[in-house]
Amino acid sequence: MSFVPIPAAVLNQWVRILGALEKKINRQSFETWLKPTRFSHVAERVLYIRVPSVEFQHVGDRYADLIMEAIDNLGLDLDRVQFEVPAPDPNANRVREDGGFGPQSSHSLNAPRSSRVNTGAGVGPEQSRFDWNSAALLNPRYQFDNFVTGPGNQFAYAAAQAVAERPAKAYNPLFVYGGVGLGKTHLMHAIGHQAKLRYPQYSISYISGEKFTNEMINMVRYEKMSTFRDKFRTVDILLIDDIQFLAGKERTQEEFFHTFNALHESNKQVVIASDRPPKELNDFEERLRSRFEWGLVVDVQPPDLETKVAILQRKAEAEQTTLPTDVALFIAGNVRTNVRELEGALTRLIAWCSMHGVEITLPTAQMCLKQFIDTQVRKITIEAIQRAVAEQFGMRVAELKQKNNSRQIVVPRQIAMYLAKQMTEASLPEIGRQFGGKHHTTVMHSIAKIDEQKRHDKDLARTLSKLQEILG
Ligand SMILES: Nc1ncnc2c1ncn2[C@@H]1O[C@H](COP(=O)(O)OP(=O)(O)OP(=O)(O)O)[C@@H](O)[C@H]1O
Repeated sequence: MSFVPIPAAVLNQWVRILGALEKKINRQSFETWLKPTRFSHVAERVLYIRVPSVEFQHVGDRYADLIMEAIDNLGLDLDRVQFEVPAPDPNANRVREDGGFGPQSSHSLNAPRSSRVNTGAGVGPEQSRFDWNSAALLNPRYQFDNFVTGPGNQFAYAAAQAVAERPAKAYNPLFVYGGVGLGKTHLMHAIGHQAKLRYPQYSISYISGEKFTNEMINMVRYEKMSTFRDKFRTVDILLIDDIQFLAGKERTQEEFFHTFNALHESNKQVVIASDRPPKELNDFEERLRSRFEWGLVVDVQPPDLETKVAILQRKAEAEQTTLPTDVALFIAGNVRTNVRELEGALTRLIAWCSMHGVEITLPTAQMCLKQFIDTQVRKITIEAIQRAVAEQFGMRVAELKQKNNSRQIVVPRQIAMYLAKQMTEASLPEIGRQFGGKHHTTVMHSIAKIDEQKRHDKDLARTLSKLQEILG
């Protein structure tokens, strides 16, 4: 058997990308999610990366922006990165490539954040070039029975359960909204799991607003709109997450409008999640906004202290760890609202204690989480940055978000975007969204521009440090 060695330069591409990512994300996430990945091969300017198990299916999605950024910064000759997930257990519940569950598809693909970073398995070049496969495995961790309820989410939970039990009969559509990391995605996946148990023959599709948009753009490009339409208009349950991403995207909204009508008219269930209520979905057509209110609109509020403690205890149990109540109270009292951050604090504590071979106690928690909690306290938001920049330049925050490209507006906006990237953990698409729906490439360009300019423009450098000081 002949052995063809992989050229070092090719192998190194992923090593170099990992090197860049390591500097941008926290150590624990890097060690957990990226370090176990392996270079597979390169074909037609697509870099194929192997991940060890299906739990890694979201890696491509989660780090898409950073990976793209690294590819661009390193000047690598690649169009895309494709993550290969090993074939899952054929009996496991999963969503089919065409939107349904079941054994028809040999492998399931994750919904990529962008058309350039994709997670999947066994995808031929023809398929991957179109990048149309949006179906995602529902996350097995997001179930109703591990969703902790409290006053802030009880109603949303009950509504989600009703929809899973009686799709298209209880509330249609179900519109769930709320702040970051409060469990909207968890509830959507739970609906998918529960409905599948009750109605095994149903085809269920989960997709993010961003992915819906990207797929549509690709399908238009490749003149495959009928495939796109068939795919979404023939499911029994459509779960669409982060609908706010469609703001200002007229063509996508038009398409979604028809998808919605087709499903609703044929008595199929639609569930929508958003970071704000329908009325506040600016840059949305009125006919869509009003349809979102046809069924039931429920919000998810931040958890109170007791719910936070219960969430922590439940997560600790799942990790087979004992969490003393005083430690749970300490974490719950210091991590403000976001459940994702609550989980992050606990994961960090468990990892730290197991690494140092010590018990979880209040003093260890205080020591180990000190930095984490300090960062929480100092957490800077994009809104705060926008306010500071607007004040500095004597303008209104709304002007930073307008589609006005005069120099008086463009420069402050670029500065605010630059600071948002430096001082928050927001992704490029998220920054774009908060600046009136700008495309992530516009954000990337703005950041690069300020980064470049500040090197030789002393006034700009001074303004930046002043703003950083005000905000920091
Ligand atoms: N009530 C809850 N009980 C248990 N876990 C929860 C609860 N709420 C949120 N979580 C967990 O917190 C994490 C973040 O939740 P999720 O991704 O569903 O939030 P989200 O509202 O969709 O956030 P985003 O707006 O950022 O998309 C998940 O791991 C989820 O399992």
